[in-house]
Amino acid sequence: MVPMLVAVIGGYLLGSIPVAVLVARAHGFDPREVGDRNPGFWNMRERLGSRAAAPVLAGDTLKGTLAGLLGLLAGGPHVSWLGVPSGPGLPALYLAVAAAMCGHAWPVFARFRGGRSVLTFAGGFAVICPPAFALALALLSLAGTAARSSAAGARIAFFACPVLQALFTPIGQVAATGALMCLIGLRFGQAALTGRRT
Ligand SMILES: O=P(O)(O)OC[C@H](O)CO
Repeated sequence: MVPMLVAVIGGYLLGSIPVAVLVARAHGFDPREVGDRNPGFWNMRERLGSRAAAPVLAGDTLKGTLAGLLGLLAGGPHVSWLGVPSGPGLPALYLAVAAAMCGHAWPVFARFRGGRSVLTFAGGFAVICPPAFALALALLSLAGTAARSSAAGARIAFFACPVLQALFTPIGQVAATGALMCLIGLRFGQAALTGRRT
């Protein structure tokens, strides 16, 4: 019980760090009031350019990675082939990443107005299945180059995550990753309903 609480509370607090809001505040605006109104990397990049928005890319991704590592440590750090977590610690790992994604979406430190949790998911996925994450990064680069669009590359890599994970883990873990991705779908749906451009 205690490991689960550590994973959920720690993950949520990490995810709640409003990186885009903090970076944007330093530039004198609130990302939730400009562009597509999403406090995430893409909106920040459109407003500030890649270099100034890079801390958002790094920070939002790192939140998911740290939450995943926290969950892994709390639940029992069993890793198998190629560093893929396994065994009784898996629920704490997935709960920690889910909690971080909820923190990013509904941050306690930013009046519960957060983003879609794409990058926080990506950072957590790096812990959930490191080799699949590496392949997804390679796919992002290749598809982005082929399509001449980093956005297209990112979308293809995102949807490939569970497929790539299936090469390394049992299907139950792939389904758990799919459940995490559903939260992102929910956030896109909410944004569409409230009139945010997606
Ligand atoms: O899901 P977020 O809030 O990390 O933001 C998404 C990025 O802007 C890329 O879509």
